[in-house]
Amino acid sequence: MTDPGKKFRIVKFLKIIISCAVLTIASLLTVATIRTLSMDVNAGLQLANWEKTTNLSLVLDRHEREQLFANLKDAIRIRTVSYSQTNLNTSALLLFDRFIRKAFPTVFSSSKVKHELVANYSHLFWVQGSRPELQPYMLLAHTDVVPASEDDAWEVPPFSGDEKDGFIYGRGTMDDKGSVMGILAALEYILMKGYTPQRGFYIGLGHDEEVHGLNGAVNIVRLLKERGVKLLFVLDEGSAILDGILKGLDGPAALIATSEKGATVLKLSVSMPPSHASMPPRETTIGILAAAVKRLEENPMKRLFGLGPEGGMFEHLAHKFRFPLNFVMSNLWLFAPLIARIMERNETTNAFVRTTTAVTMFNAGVKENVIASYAEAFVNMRIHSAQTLKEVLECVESTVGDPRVKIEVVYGFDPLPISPYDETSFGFQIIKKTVLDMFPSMIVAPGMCIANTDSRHFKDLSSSIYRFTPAIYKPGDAQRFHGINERTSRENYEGMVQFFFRLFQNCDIKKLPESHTSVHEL
Ligand SMILES: N[C@@H](Cc1ccccc1)C(=O)O
Ligand SMILES: CCCCCC(=O)O
Ligand SMILES: [Zn+2]
Ligand SMILES: [Zn+2]
Repeated sequence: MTDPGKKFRIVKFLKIIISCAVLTIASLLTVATIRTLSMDVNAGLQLANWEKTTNLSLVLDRHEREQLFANLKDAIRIRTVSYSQTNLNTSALLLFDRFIRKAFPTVFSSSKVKHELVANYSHLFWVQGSRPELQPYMLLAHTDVVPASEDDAWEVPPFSGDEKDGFIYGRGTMDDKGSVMGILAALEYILMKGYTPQRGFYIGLGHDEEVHGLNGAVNIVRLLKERGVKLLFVLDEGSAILDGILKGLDGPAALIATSEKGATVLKLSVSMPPSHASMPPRETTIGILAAAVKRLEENPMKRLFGLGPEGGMFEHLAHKFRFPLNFVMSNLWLFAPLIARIMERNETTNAFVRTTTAVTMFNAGVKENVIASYAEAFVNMRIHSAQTLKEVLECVESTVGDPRVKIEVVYGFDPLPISPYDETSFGFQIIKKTVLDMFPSMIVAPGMCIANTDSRHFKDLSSSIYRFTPAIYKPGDAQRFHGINERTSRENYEGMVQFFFRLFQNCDIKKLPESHTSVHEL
């Protein structure tokens, strides 16, 4: 028979617990609501307060427009493929050198432009400004591309540069010949208009970015360091305008990446004496390695969503999400774990959630009737900003958990520092203003590059490194990077040219307007 006094005490205790829980949830939701309503992230600097600059506009006639696209198609047809650091298509790189000299005669003949070849195949341009007291900036792009096999399911052959339904197809259209040709075309046009920039700038075109830029970008940095150059900001590939890719976001968003993930490639290998397939060991090198790789795939790295630049990105975007996502995104402190579980379901947004693990190569075996003496697998990981290379290696070792599997670091580096994006950050604000000049109602937010770029080599020359191209990408486009049917629309490519044509002029202001921020955050 239960003691009535004890029963009363249990009921009373439960009532206290429940009321505390209700109070806690109510207060958390109250804080969250206040934060949502007060997160009035305005367009930032009032555009009316900007110094006036030249307002040259670029209006192309039909012939000029066709020539613009013809040049991009010709660029795509030159197969500047990088296979490895010791295997690049150098004859194609030489062809590309000759091609751009012909395609951009004003750039290469102007007294305002100094051009030099770096490490035989990379290009460094210095565009002299009329006001040498203004600190220069730098634009980066790369001329090399990853391989593309002709027998893939490409709708248009990857190096034909052919057009279909308003898109120019080809390896390099998105990554990164669109930027190379867009920057040079914008410079060609603006020089032809007799424009002299006030703020000087560099253009660096690396020839080995896809194999880590150790000859191209690294030597460009070495030259600039020898010359004592410090850069106001650096702008490279690495992010874009996403339209429909972030579920629940009303409209396109220009994400100017203020950092990029770290990266590492690990070589996992297993060795054992070869033997006859008719008398196999219980576990072969291939079986042991396959099991280890499977464990890595089945145990993704921990969720870190909101602990890196993506936190700032989603909070900046929060007020543009439909309810209840606007409420949720304004309160990542409370809802990050929930958002992470939703975002990890899609491979593009999963890259914002964690350090990613991609098994990209698996080599083993010499003959079908010989037990393989050696098996190796390569694992490509992109390290979330809230994690270090060392922590990732420790995780991998414990997940593999098999002393027979040797783990070697092919290369690796920590996540990059986060560049400033407040209202006094010249680079961020000038890129943002240029986007708003082109797309006045565009949402612009700081973002995170989930891959890696040559710009990481420039961190000693500038603390303001941004990754952004003004291309608009829709669902499915992310998979075209290094994938099949890479393509750019005519609008995206002409937008690239317009963006840089505008940027050259916007950078001519001496300083940003005073910031009258209207961002009220708790
Ligand atoms: N940019 C390419 C190549 C690269 C990989 C890793 C480091 C640097 C460059 C990528 O992100 O895959
Ligand atoms: C997302 C843009 C690509 C980044 C680096 C590269 O693969 O060249
Ligand atoms: Zn690239
Ligand atoms: Zn690439």
